[in-house]
Amino acid sequence: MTDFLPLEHLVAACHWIGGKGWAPATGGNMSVRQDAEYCLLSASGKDKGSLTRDDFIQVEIATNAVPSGRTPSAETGLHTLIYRLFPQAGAVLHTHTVNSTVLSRVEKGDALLLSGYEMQKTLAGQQTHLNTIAIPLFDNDQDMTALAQRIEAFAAATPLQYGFLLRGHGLTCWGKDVNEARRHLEGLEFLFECELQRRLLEAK
Ligand SMILES: CSC[C@@H](O)[C@@H](O)C(=O)COP(=O)(O)O
Ligand SMILES: [Zn+2]
Repeated sequence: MTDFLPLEHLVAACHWIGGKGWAPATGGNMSVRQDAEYCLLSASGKDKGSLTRDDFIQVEIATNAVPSGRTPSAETGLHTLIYRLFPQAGAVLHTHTVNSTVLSRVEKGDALLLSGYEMQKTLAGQQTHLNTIAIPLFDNDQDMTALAQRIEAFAAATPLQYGFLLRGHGLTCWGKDVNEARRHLEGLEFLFECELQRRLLEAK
């Protein structure tokens, strides 16, 4: 892989995610946009906390085609969907945290609603804790084509922003570049932790 600074940023983000314990036991996947046509996606089945730049595989955004014949993430179709929906998206991060896994099961609706938190302002364009942010929540599916189609159909009616949750699975979020995707990931994870604790305490 030739010099490509965003990939350096993504590798650093993967190590940071690994250090946080947010991609346990090979869970999670990460990608960065190369240009309008291609992205670089993490190889399938690797420990995402110790990836190197050689572990990223070029994938065609429009078709999911892999010129090298290597095997990128099983969840490639969700990354390329985000790049297709949002030409301005520069990086996508998918993590498996305890908070996102548990909260996405406890919440039975089709969105996780967040309001009243100052940290909502970590999300691009948010300027007040008074807004209600809806993070869409989709039932998990091992059929990635079907899952991507379901998310795409939802997005046609309700544009996605920041990220979405897969029930019992984890968070997929993005940003205009790796730094913004990292901020969205860290901000959302903070909000999930707060929301889980709030629900636990208020249930008593
Ligand atoms: C380790 S089980 C989780 C996988 O099924 C999947 O959800 C995941 O996030 C990692 O898959 P991968 O193909 O390595 O990108
Ligand atoms: Zn996953």
